[in-house]
Amino acid sequence: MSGKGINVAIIGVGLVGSAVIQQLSALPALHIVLLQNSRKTLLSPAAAALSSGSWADALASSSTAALPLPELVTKLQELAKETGRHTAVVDNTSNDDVASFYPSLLGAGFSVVTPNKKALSGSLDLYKQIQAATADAASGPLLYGESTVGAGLPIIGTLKDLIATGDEVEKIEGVLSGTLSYIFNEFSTAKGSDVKFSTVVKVAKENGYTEPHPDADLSGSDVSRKLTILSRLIPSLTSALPKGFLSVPTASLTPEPLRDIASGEEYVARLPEFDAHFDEMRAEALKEGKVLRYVGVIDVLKGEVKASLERYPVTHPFATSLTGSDNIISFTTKRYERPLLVQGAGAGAAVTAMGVTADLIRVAERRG
Ligand SMILES: NC(=O)C1=CN([C@@H]2O[C@H](COP(=O)(O)OP(=O)(O)OC[C@H]3O[C@@H](n4cnc5c(N)ncnc54)[C@H](OP(=O)(O)O)[C@@H]3O)[C@@H](O)[C@H]2O)C=CC1
Ligand SMILES: N[C@@H](CC=O)C(=O)O
Ligand code: NA
Repeated sequence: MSGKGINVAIIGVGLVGSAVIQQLSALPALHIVLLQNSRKTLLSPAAAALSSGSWADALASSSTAALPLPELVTKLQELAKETGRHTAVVDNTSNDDVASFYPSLLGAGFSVVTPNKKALSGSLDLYKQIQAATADAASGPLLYGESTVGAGLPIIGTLKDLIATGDEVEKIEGVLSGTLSYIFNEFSTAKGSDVKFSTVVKVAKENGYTEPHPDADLSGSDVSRKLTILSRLIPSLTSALPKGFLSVPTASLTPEPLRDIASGEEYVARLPEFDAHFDEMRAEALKEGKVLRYVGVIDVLKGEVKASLERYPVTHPFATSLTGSDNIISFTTKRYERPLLVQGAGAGAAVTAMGVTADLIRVAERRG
């Protein structure tokens, strides 16, 4: 990286945000100028606080309440003027209001880097506003969201490169949820397993693998959002998903009576009532020499996109090669008749932050 670097404003300092701060503290060209969570804002945090981790106490004791987003824009514009540097805003929340504000951030000239799937998988109107605001690729604001799919794994970059170089994508298929990967890698194994579905989900929640409310994972909506984000990058599919992720046929694993439960804790507590149903599905698959895996498919040739629970032979890579929260994504294209495979951890703070930090480096290389 050369030049004067860029200013970085970080909204959301939870699991992923904290790891982003840690990674950025070793990259002096990326100047963190603001930290904000849902309660507080910390302006111009000291470099020592960023590298030692004491920024968290400084933020908690900051006398500045979280800035409303329009005020945040004004503040960042002042800082950009003072420093003469381009600004990138990082959205490490899963908040809809922050996501809906991207057109305003981009409109103010700031680039946006995000692991938050909400904007890119939401309404087509919001998506079009974002596209319009980033149309000037030569000198305008940039938007990168590599970590919205497969955390730091190179999924979006790979898909964009395939398309930009004239390849024709025929099918994308894979295990796209780190949480559901973990759950089925534990629950449905080639050798057979006795563990209860509810127990695996409980352990996954306790270990922080699930979203705070496990329904966000088990409903399949996380996967359909990722499928929407990828589909929107494929020219022949751009008109196929007018309503965003809600238009993707998605199999929910949440039992009907649990669909409206607001508390993640109550959801997990009641899940054992439905263990017999999951036991039966596992046994039926094993009788056929198969395991259960929750997959997403984008079949470009058929124009079909769906998220579903499928059975795979115990010898299939989805059955044999995944452990933990691994994602695996296969791209079948005109050039890659034998699919191009990307595999590795698809969730977790460090690997998600890596995707965010790498995106920020790209912004700094192009606008710093
Ligand atoms: N964890 C993972 O493995 C992966 C996560 N992601 C995505 O990364 C994003 C962050 O995930 P994660 O770090 O796990 O989530 P956390 O729940 O750990 O952190 C969320 C952060 O966002 C803040 N926040 C929420 N609403 C607002 C708001 N309106 N304004 C400012 N700050 C707000 C929270 O602040 P407060 O504490 O005050 O509420 C918190 O600091 C999500 O979109 C997630 O889907 C993507 C890939 C993998
Ligand atoms: N809950 C998500 C986290 C990343 O997007 C997942 O399981 O993949
Ligand atoms: Na990725």
